[in-house]
Amino acid sequence: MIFILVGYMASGKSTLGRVLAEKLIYNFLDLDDYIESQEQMSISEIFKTKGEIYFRKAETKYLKELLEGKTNLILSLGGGTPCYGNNMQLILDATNAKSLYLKASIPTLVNRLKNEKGKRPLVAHIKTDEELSEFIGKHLFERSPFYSQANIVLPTDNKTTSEIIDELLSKLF
Ligand SMILES: Nc1ncnc2c1ncn2[C@@H]1O[C@H](COP(=O)(O)OP(=O)(O)OP(=O)(O)O)[C@@H](O)[C@H]1O
Ligand SMILES: O=C(O)C1=C[C@@H](O)[C@@H](O)[C@H](O)C1
Ligand SMILES: [Mg+2]
Repeated sequence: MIFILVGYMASGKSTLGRVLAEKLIYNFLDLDDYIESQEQMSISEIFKTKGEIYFRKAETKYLKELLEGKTNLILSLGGGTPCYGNNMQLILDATNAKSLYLKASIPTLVNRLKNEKGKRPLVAHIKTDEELSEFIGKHLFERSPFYSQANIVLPTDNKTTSEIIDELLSKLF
């Protein structure tokens, strides 16, 4: 089985993915980390030197690579991965895979992202909490229709990682 974690930037995909993999004794892969290692460049550098279109093409290419022939895997995606090209369909069609949407509210995302903007080029330029909140609101309006197609939707506000994992496991098994 492959569990594929989707959700907005800072929704907890990488954090939860690592802990879930430990708990299930599965392998863990993070698509952002995989892109950085394959491209030998940080995501921010890729955006800066090659541009977002290059990044999105690379993202689709590496997503396909990671979905092929793998099992016992937790795969955390980038925040935009399901929302470009045919990626959400690839995720839904992947053999022996279940997708999980970690759904977080705008205030929760603002609180997390305001401290971690540096490594996320799409929000790095945003100055105030109000602007960040407006940006996330508009972005979620565009992106939610993709995230919401996931097999399981899990609201995560005010829950610890271990609470989310317990809830997830009760839904899965
Ligand atoms: N359940 C939680 N409660 C509180 N903080 C959390 C929770 N899950 C994650 N965080 C924190 O939120 C921040 C973002 O988490 P993480 O990097 O896992 O998000 P992500 O979904 O992988 O983001 P991206 O799409 O940008 O890769 C981290 O500082 C992490 O420690
Ligand atoms: O939401 C997005 O579009 C992104 C999220 C990150 O995980 C990275 O994949 C990159 O910064 C783009
Ligand atoms: Mg991540």
